[in-house]
Amino acid sequence: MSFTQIDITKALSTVDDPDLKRDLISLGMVKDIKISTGKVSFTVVLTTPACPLKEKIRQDCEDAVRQVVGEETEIDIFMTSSVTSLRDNAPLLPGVKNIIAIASGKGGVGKSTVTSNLAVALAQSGAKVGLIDADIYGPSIPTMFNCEHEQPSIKQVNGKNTIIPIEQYGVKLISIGFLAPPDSAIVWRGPMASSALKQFFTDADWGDLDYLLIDLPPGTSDIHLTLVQTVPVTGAVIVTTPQKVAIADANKGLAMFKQSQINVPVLGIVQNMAYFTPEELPENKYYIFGKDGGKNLADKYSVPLLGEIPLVQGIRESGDSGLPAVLKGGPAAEAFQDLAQTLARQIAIRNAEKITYASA
Ligand SMILES: Nc1ncnc2c1ncn2[C@@H]1O[C@H](COP(=O)(O)OP(=O)(O)OP(=O)(O)O)[C@@H](O)[C@H]1O
Repeated sequence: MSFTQIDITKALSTVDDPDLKRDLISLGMVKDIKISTGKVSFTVVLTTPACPLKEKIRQDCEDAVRQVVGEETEIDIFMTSSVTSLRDNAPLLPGVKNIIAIASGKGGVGKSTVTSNLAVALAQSGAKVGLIDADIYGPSIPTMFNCEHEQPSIKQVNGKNTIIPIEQYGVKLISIGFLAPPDSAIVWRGPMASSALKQFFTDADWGDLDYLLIDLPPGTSDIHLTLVQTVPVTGAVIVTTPQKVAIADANKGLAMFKQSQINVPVLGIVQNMAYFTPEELPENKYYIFGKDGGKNLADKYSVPLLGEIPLVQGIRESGDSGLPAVLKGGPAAEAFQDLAQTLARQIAIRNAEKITYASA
């Protein structure tokens, strides 16, 4: 059977990425089509390392190409990934592909717990991840990463003092808590904290990152404004519990991101403490903070519900002991891993809506 590169390209242009709802060729996801005697090979570049559709996409490609090359030809498909970005050539942090703000309306809903586990889960999936703890009222990330007593180092880069983030569990991190002892954090005033946050963008060596997560203070504050005025933010994630008072505040937080002066796309909502589960009886679910509050909020604003995290004693213990729950395995870890996958997909979908791809 004879065929050319054009035939293979045509075949692959019938295969859609199920999330992005466009074909792999016009998305620029197929590279290096090679034909040799009895063999055809090509590379599929997925938009997230933890793509749950990897096997389906691989099989769809094989099926499409098989129709063109017949049964005798060997088909070699290399699956790889490259996280997409709308920040190419950005003046600040050009090596950072996506900047994600994690916010909540109310304090104590588990925003820092979700952020730290998300960061580690994304890193586990093979992504390059950074984390800025900008929560001046309760910078808890150093505790959750067991590096309370560490200090980021300062290095001279091109004659300029540059902050080198700490690295823990595969995540590069800087916390506003490193700059002030935990018990004095409350005296931080907006302008001081805002200039510290700016410095984390302008004077830190983040290198190349797929995702830089920002753990924001609860509610709305100067810090939120500083963030959106300093760097273009890819999107925001809102963490809430299902409880009525938390939802009311999450509503305000979400509305803030949608305001025209802020204008940050909301990637979705995370419902934390969605239900209580005793670790020894994981199939038992008790909806102690109410049910579906996060889902109803997501429906109201037509944004995705990215995931639901149960209230589990182990999650609290892991936060306090400095070893994020996602590293310990079990249902809680899986909930965070699923959440990370869904968020990464949502970012890829958002980016694909805006990126114009060159054909392969
Ligand atoms: N899913 C969960 N299961 C059990 N405990 C949790 C869960 N999520 C958070 N917690 C616990 O709830 C407390 C508050 O969580 P966390 O510090 O993450 O909230 P927060 O929203 O970041 O708070 P703030 O922004 O006000 O500092 C912590 O003790 C944490 O360990």
